[in-house]
Amino acid sequence: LKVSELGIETQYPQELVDVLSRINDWGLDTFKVEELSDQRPLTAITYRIFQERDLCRIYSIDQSTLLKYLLMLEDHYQQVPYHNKAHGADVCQSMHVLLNASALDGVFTDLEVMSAIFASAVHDVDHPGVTNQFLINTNSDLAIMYNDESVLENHHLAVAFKLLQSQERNIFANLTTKQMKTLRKMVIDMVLATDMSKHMQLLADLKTMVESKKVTGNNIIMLETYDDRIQVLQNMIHCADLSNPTKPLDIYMRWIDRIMEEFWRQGDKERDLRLEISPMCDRRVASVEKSQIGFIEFIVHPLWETWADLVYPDANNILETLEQNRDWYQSHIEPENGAFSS
Ligand SMILES: COc1ccc(/C=N/OCC(=O)N2C[C@@H](C)O[C@@H](C)C2)cc1OC1CCCC1
Ligand SMILES: [Zn+2]
Repeated sequence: LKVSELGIETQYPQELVDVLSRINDWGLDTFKVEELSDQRPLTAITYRIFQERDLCRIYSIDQSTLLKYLLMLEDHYQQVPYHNKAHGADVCQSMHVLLNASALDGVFTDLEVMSAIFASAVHDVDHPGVTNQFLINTNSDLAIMYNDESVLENHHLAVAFKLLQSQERNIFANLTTKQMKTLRKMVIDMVLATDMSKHMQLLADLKTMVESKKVTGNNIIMLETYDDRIQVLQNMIHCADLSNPTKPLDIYMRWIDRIMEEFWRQGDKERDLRLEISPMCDRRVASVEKSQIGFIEFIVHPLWETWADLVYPDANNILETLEQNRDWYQSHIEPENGAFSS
């Protein structure tokens, strides 16, 4: 990559080129990209992935149109502690790496790949830093708009597609009507799958698929129907969304700091509103390490263990890091709050 191909202005062009050289690696430091891109991690990373996959040539996407869309998309991520543009960038880059699993070699079309990258980049745009349940409990405009069903996820999609409507930002202007219809359906299906309330159903379906997995001669997964194909992409974006505990420990810890601050600010709002404070949202009775152990045991490890089965052995290192991080937290449980630990 040359400095002139970064797409964004920065005082540290060469350092940014160096960090972005790890675009295909699981341990890319999104926080470093955030610092070196002058707070443009989503544009820098997504633009780099479009280049890496040659998507502008394949779909006749004008590069300045792509940059205009990405900068506008990035500006529509809110300045909340966790669900901000750095998280969007991180999920996009994680998705990019998961798509490269050799068990999926040649499985997805260019359109499906572009849909997955786009869905990841937009999947939390305009997130207000509170949960669906909070929006419902406070009778928010968003909950009214979406009748309490996947409120945030519907909103992220509406904002993402609205931003495409101006001619100077429509990156899909040169897709055929049929291609646009297919892309829009897949992006909707993927972003709606990031609603945590769909987790158990998604995982159950993935387990069923793994049990009946059909592979070709060289261990490549066969996906014949749209339902099978979208199910794998939905689990992939869900894995990318819940990938923090699978990253190098120092990076994982920084994501924990951000999600806890976001949950605690929600708890502060609930306290002020005299609402019951949501689980893990009360900064006065926090047990950060215990919450993460529970999150890994009950949600993240079951998901990643099943994903690792599906793409065996391509995700073994990721699963290994997850288990090392879990063991580290197990052995570093903080003492109970108060003078004496039991
Ligand atoms: C690094 O840690 C995390 C990274 C990401 C997330 C994802 N949150 O987004 C969905 C959401 O908003 N949730 C999650 C769900 C468990 O509960 C829902 C009521 C709300 C949660 C993390 O840790 C949580 C869980 C344990 C301690 C804080
Ligand atoms: Zn997310």
